[in-house]
Amino acid sequence: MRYLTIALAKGRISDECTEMLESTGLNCSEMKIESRKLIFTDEKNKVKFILVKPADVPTYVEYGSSDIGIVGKDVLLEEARDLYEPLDLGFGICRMAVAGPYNLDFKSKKAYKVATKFPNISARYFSSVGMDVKIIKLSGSVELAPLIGLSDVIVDLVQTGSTLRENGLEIKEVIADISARVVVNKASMKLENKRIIDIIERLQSVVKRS
Ligand SMILES: Nc1ncnc2c1ncn2[C@@H]1O[C@H](COP(=O)(O)OP(=O)(O)OP(=O)(O)O)[C@@H](O)[C@H]1O
Ligand SMILES: O=P(O)(O)OC[C@H]1O[C@H](OP(=O)(O)OP(=O)(O)O)[C@H](O)[C@@H]1O
Repeated sequence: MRYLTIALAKGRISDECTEMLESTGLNCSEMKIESRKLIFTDEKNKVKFILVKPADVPTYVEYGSSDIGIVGKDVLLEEARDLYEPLDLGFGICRMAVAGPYNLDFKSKKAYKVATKFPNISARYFSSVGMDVKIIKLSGSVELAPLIGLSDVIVDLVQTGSTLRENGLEIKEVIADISARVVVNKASMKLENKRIIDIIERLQSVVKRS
C-alpha cells in the first residue's frame, strides 16, 4: 500500500489541524514538538504529513505531490486551483472584508486604491460590483496602508475586529466567510477513493462532535 500524503498549512491553523487529525486516529503528534522537521510519517496508517506555507498547500495538492490538503478558504479563493473541496472543518473562522477609515463613504464607488495580501480575491470582488480600483499587493500589516496614505481601503481577514479598531478602521463590505477546508487532488480521489473518503468521513464525524 502506498503512502497517502497530507499537506498542512504551517502557522495559525496548524495546531487545530493536528488535534483534529489526531482525534480521527491518525498519528501526527510528532508535529506538535518544536522542531525544524517538515515531513512526518504515520507508519501504521501509511500516511505522510508535510508542513508547508499556507499559500503553497493548493499547489502541492493540485500537482499531486499531496493527495489531501488542509488550508484556509482565503488561500483557496486566492489561488483558485483545480481541486475538490469536500469538507469545511469549522475552525480558523474569520471573514474576508473590505475595510477603511470610519469617515470614508465607501458607497460613493469612486476609484479606490486597495492594499491587500489577496490581489485576486480583491480584483474579482471589485470587478463583480463594477468598481474600478488600483490594487496594491502587500505581505502583511495591511491595516497600516490607509493610515499612511498608501491606499484608501484594504481587503483583509477580520476575526475579532481588534486590528481594525485599533487602527481606526471599520468593515465596509464582507466578501466571504472563511474557515479551514479539506482539499483533495482530483486524480487521487479516483485512484485512492476508499482511503481518502475514509479520512474525510472520520474528519466529518469529529467536526460534527465539536
Ligand atoms: N485573524 C485570524 N483569525 C482566524 N483565522 C485567521 C486569521 N488570520 C488568518 N487566519 C487563517 O489562518 C490561516 C493561516 O494564517 P497565518 O497567519 O498563519 O498565515 P499567513 O500569515 O497567511 O501566511 P504566511 O506565513 O505565508 O505569511 C489563514 O490562511 C486563514 O485561513
Ligand atoms: O480581527 P483580528 O482578530 O484583529 O484579526 C485580523 C488580523 O489577523 C491577520 O493578521 P496576522 O496576525 O496574520 O498578521 P499579518 O498582518 O502579518 O497578516 C489579518 O491579516 C488581520 O490583520
